[in-house]
Amino acid sequence: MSRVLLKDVRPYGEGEPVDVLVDGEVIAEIGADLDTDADEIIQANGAVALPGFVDLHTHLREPGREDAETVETGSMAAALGGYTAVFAMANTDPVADNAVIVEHVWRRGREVGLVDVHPVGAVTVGLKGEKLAELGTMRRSVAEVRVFSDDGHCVHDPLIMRRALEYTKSFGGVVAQHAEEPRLTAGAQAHEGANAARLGLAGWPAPAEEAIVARDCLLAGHTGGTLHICHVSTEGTAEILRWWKSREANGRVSAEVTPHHLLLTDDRLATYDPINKVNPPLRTDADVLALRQALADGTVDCVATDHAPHAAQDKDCEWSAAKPGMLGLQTALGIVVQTMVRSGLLDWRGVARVMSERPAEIAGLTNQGRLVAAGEPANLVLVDPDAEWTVRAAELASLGENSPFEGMRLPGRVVATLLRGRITAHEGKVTR
Ligand SMILES: NC(=O)N[C@@H](CC(=O)O)C(=O)O
Ligand SMILES: [Zn+2]
Ligand SMILES: [Zn+2]
Repeated sequence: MSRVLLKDVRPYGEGEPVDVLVDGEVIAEIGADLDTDADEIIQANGAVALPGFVDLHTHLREPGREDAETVETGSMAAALGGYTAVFAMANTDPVADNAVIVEHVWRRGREVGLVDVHPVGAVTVGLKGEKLAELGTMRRSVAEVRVFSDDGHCVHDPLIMRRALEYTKSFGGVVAQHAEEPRLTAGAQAHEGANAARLGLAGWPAPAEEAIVARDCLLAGHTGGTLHICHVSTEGTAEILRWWKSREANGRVSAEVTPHHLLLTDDRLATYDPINKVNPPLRTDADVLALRQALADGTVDCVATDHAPHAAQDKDCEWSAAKPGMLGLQTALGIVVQTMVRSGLLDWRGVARVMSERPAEIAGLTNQGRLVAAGEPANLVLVDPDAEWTVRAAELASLGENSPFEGMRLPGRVVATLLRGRITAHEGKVTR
């Protein structure tokens, strides 16, 4: 068993720097000037130590679109971004709607070994929204699937949604909903507002999201099932969640917000560059501010990247032909530091909560999102809070290069990531 000494770290950015000794897979000791014969030493120079990040919403594109991303390249991006666990969405080709596919993704994740890859199972066969997939079989598979989602598509039929909530309840599963009423978004290209109107782009109205969120909160309450709302994008959705949580404070409804919805607005449409095309679309300033507030006060539980790599030919084309989605894994922390920490809305305990602890709890992971303390699993990220870096999509580990943050300077650099005591990333390089 190897021993790793992390010198001069500040757990949660609090207090004087201390040393953290990792022995095998656990944190053995935390104290001043630990003097040991460690196999590896990381000089952290006062970096903030947090539990490794957990991403509830990642698209790894394997199987089917290995030209956009693979389990391997996505795992590299995750480790470099500070993640120790990711949930791989089911909208692959073939769709992850059965035990064979989820076990394949799970095994590839283990073989690569840089991050725990948890496959998400589809709710309905082929993501078609017509009949439930074999949820129980995926649950009982080696992959032990617990989170189910038709992401990319909304489970729009209320009866199917009800059955999914009822059925997953029987084994402690979660239904993660991509909230988009399809009748209101047929042909939609961008947030329905002045900017889309000026450019002649068909609008994606806020109530298409909000109506489904309200409906599904009511269904979760009625069935006792567990609901997670993917990529919350509007102020109205935050208000509905706030109302629901004040009424039914039982933790059966949770929600995530993406980094891009915390920072970018539909002002970006002016360039007509499909790099900014994403689903749900970039909204308004008022939405962005409301989402930051909702994340700070716990109305929105966590940050999830919705990392959605695409091949160049699917992005370098006219707006309406381009696929929606943006890279997220390596830029998430920087955006959260910029929008939430520098603005004073979250401290580092708060960052640990929204990027690690809550997502781990929502997905039922017991070995992630734990305290930075002796005896705990050594899933850790070290962050230099002051170091800034410039985003260069071509230099990110993902195969796709569709980052809307190209050229931006972001604060908060990942110094190192440790998965069960093993260094998976250090100084911008994957280690294995
Ligand atoms: N977010 C996106 O714009 N795209 C996602 C699907 C999704 O998350 O809905 C994708 O798979 O590319
Ligand atoms: Zn989605
Ligand atoms: Zn997605």
